[in-house]
Amino acid sequence: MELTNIPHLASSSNFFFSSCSRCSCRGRRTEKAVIAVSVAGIRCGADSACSEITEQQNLDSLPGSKNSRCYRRRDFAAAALIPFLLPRVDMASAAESYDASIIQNGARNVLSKVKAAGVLRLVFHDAGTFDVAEKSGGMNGSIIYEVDRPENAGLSKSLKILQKAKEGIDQIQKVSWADLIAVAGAEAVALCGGPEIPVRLGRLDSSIADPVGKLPEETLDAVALKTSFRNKGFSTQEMVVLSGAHTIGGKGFGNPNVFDNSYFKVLLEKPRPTSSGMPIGLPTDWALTEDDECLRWINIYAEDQAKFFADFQDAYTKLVNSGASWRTA
Ligand code: HEM
Ligand SMILES: O=C1O[C@H]([C@@H](O)CO)C(O)=C1O
Repeated sequence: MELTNIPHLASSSNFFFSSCSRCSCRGRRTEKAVIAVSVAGIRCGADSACSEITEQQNLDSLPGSKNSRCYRRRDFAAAALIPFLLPRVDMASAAESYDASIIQNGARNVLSKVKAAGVLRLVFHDAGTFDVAEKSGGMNGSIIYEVDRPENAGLSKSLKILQKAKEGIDQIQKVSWADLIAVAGAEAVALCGGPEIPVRLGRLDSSIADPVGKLPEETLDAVALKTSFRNKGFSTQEMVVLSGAHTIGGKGFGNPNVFDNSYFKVLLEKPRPTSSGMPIGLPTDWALTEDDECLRWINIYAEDQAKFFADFQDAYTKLVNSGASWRTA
């Protein structure tokens, strides 16, 4: 199931929800309030003998009111969120999109442009441990066990930000760390003006840390960087476009809160630019410019932001699906 762009779910002042899959109760918005309904596919309280709501009963006894046993409190809370659903939900299955929107809303509620860079870096530090040959690591939420590692310095802040979102989401629907981090990273990119990236959901969390030493050191040259990313299943082009994530945050590539192709434009500046006497970026950023194949892609993305966005979306999707184990039920 993917988040895709489709017309907003709440298209009018009256929200008609499909009937509950068990007791065919229906509910609708009135001037007084949103009456809690269970979105199609989410079963009513299995423990409650749903009372069939018949036509002649007045509004007070419709689903969600105190004397209706048809809907659980959590549906009421969740249904109250429905009018604020973001437009990017998959209508294919209301029950599933209901989950997706809750995760998206939860992530958005804790994010800001200033927090975006740390959250996007968190994505790479969770997913970037993937090793194709060893079939180990990847987008599995194991970062929560690895945040004290030296290469993850500074990321506990971003994890705490998402912990707040997770507490709220888990009240309604359990979300894995892997899914939440993948969605939050996409929201961070969109919030800073980058592409809106649909994120598949259903990743399972690892219960242990990933092997150490899987993230590329900032001292690597282009050849070593290519090897590091090839071991994760990424091409040189994908490595270059993903490195464009450094366009946001404190590395000095243009506006730290704007996701654009300034990273590539700065890499083409001669001589290497500095800001307040300090060189901009990391050795690995500049190592890319020493390699002809990488330089070709840097030129393409410096020229064409739309292509940068499209290729970043594809590579980000590959990154957050790397090594993931998926929920089957
Ligand atoms: C190519 C290999 C890479 C290396 C060696 C590398 C290394 C680093 C280092 C050392 C920092 C500074 C961390 C700090 O502020 O203490 C950083 C920041 C960052 N990295 Fe990377 N990175 C790489 C690729 C990536 C990728 C693939 C992504 C995301 C898809 C990413 C996202 C970020 C972001 C958003 C920041 C800014 C964080 C902030 O300012 O809070 N990096 N990176
Ligand atoms: O922020 C990072 O630090 C490590 C490495 O550069 C230092 O250990 C890495 O790969 C990052 O993305």
